[in-house]
Amino acid sequence: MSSAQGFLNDWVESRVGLGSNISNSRNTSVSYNIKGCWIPLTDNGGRRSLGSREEQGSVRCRRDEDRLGWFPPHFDVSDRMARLVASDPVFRKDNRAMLSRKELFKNTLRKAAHAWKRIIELRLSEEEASEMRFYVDEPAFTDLHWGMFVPAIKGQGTEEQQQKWLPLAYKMQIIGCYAQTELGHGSNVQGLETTATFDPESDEFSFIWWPGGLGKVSTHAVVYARLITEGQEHGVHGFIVQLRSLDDHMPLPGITVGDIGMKFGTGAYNTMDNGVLRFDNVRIPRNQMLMRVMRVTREGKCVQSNVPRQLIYGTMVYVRQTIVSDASSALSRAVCIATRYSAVRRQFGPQDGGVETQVIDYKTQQSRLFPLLASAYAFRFVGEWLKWLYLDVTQRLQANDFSTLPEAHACTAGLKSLTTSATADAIEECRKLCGGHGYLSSSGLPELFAVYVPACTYEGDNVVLLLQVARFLMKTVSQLGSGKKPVGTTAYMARAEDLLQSRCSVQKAEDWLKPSVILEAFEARAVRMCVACAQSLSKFQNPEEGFLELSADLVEAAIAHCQLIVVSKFIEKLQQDIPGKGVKQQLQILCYIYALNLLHKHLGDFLSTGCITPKQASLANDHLRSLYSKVRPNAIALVDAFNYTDHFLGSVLGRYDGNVYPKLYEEAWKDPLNDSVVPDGYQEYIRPMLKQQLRNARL
Ligand SMILES: CCCCCCCCCCCCCCCCCCCCCCCC(=O)SCCNC(=O)CCNC(=O)[C@H](O)C(C)(C)COP(=O)(O)OP(=O)(O)OC[C@H]1O[C@@H](n2cnc3c(N)ncnc32)[C@H](O)[C@@H]1OP(=O)(O)O
Ligand SMILES: Cc1cc2nc3c(=O)[nH]c(=O)nc-3n(C[C@H](O)[C@H](O)[C@H](O)COP(=O)(O)OP(=O)(O)OC[C@H]3O[C@@H](n4cnc5c(N)ncnc54)[C@H](O)[C@@H]3O)c2cc1C
Repeated sequence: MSSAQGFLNDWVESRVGLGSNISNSRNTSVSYNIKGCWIPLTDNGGRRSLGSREEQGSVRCRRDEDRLGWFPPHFDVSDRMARLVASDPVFRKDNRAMLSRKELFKNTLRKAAHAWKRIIELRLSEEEASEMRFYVDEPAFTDLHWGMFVPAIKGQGTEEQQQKWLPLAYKMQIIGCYAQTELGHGSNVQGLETTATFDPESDEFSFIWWPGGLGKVSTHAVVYARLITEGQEHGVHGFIVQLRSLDDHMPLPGITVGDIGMKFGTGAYNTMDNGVLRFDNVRIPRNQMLMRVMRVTREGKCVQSNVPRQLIYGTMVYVRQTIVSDASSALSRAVCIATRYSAVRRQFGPQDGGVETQVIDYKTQQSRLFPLLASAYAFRFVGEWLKWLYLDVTQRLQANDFSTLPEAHACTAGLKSLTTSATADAIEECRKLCGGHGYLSSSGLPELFAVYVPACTYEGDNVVLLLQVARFLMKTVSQLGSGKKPVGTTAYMARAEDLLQSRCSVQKAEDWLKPSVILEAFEARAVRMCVACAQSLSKFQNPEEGFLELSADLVEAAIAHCQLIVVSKFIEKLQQDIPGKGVKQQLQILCYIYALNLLHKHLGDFLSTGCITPKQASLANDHLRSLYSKVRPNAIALVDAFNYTDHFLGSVLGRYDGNVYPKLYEEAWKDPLNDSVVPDGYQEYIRPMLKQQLRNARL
């Protein structure tokens, strides 16, 4: 599909091929993809004379390719959608924290319906629609419909099933969710208690089930349940189940469905109707089991296809991959706010009464902020690479090559875990970097945190996912002597013998500026931690018992491996041609900051495995400090390059024009408490108390 073609028609008309469960596949680009441009600016204490980004119209994105040198293909679409959303009154940012749950939810329905209307009217491409969703910035049922329901049918349905269901889903004539988690089981998918029992008499299934899904909107769900036919169990499979009437939206007979109630934070993820669902003898036709992996015949016989059963988990691999890119977006947003505000905010400074120091000039502020800025870029690059990996694995799957599936699973699981944990921590750090004002709702950071933090849990608890990576790594180590060559992200393990012996060559601080030196240190650390775990595991008679006992160390080894992937993809990126004056140099600095800060934070690993000496660690730290000074002059430009509108940022502290204080003051007066000068409750509670004090004083 070309982006010029209509989104709706194209999706409907496109051939529904097996295994093509990446709706964004054609947008995949391994090219550099910063949403924005290189704008060397000096920040003189904050306020710029440019006005807000929305006010600037075409000035805002200053497309001066000769000066800026380089625009990724994605930029145009992203910028256009950002402005479309920012200028549409229906998409205005409500003060979500102030809305009741019902208002909040209805607003989301209104925005989602309007987005869909605009998508059709403007004949937006898939890429454009996806960007629009991003800038609308409100978790909604549509995320699950497009992000999980549709991919589940594409990945796990037969060609016939796809032809039946996908046109309905693409036109949103049915709305679906992904109903897998139960009250008692989430991580343990094989332990799901929902059963789907085949009844050959009537050619139907029956269910008993308790999900996390969509409580108020979905008409359909892909429900995961253990298949039972002829009294035998055949593992967990997906089933398309209609939940509500397409006429009046009432639940169908045997179905009890509702919302699970308020979640963390005010506003935040409460725009989403996570739901509870109970089936009481609900019957669905046999052909509504997604049968690409296994087919159930009319007689109730199970016929396994040549596709590995892990494909049932395929939707999760797809979504985990998208979550990595989303991590970069959430992190860059928080960093943009904290960086701009740090340039505006002044505290302490010269004793001679001169102007106070911008807090961004404090080394402590830089040492907390700039590694987060570097991480935002690092996650963007690793996210792009992961998209490529996913595209590659789906193409292979179509050709019945399943060889790279385990690596794709390990990479998506591990990087989802690493990037979401780091991003959640980083958003909170950005709040602290903004001092007291960071705690105000109007800073945008509290809600960003509340919306973001469940990413550490959904789509696989982060620790559970790292344990999956650890299993993969232990398998790889155990095969080292067998002649099976590790490939892809574990290729470095083929050099395990060398890496176990290697000595870091750094003698002076600048030696840490060699990518090969950094890579080798990270590879050596990962190999040594993995091999140490494998050796400890081998002492256990029962490997599963050993795995449980050593799980904390295994998680550390998995983290080391995932950090190596991010560092190596950043370095690879820099080996490509990157046009634009000074861009590559700045990215190089960020790459070193990312790597050396990790080294500093995980010094225990590097020292205890003997990968580096304490002297080399100290040189790395010296060098890291000097790199902060090199980022400082371009820090504002580096966050402006994300090209976020003030509408999207939703933060008084992160305003493009730096006009923070007057706007904070203005914002305060919008609070409902300030509607009246004397508060409600004065007569009832405050006045009697004051009078009592007065009486006591007179006594
Ligand atoms: C308002 C605007 C409107 C605009 C409208 C339109 C816009 C349209 C634009 C498009 C937008 C798109 C949006 C996308 C956004 C998406 C947002 C999504 C939000 C997410 C919400 C959250 C959803 C959920 O949480 S769903 C539930 C997720 N659940 C989990 O993740 C459960 C976690 N548990 C597991 O994954 C497994 O159970 C596991 C792996 C932990 C253990 O499984 P099991 O017990 O079977 O494992 P093992 O025995 O350990 O493994 C067996 C074997 O299988 C291998 N394996 C495991 N998993 C996988 C896998 N996924 N893939 C491949 N292989 C796997 C494992 O390695 C083992 O292999 P061996 O070789 O045998 O060792
Ligand atoms: C906002 C949100 C949206 C969601 N949306 C959906 C949805 O659309 N569809 C859907 O089906 N589900 C959804 N979920 C559910 C989500 O996928 C699960 O909550 C998630 O997979 C974690 O599973 P759990 O709740 O069973 O956690 P648990 O597995 O119970 O985890 C609890 C603790 O136990 C630890 N733990 C668990 N197993 C192990 C182990 N083997 N070894 C070591 N430690 C372990 C974990 O690390 C964690 O600390 C959503 C959840 C949230 C929060």
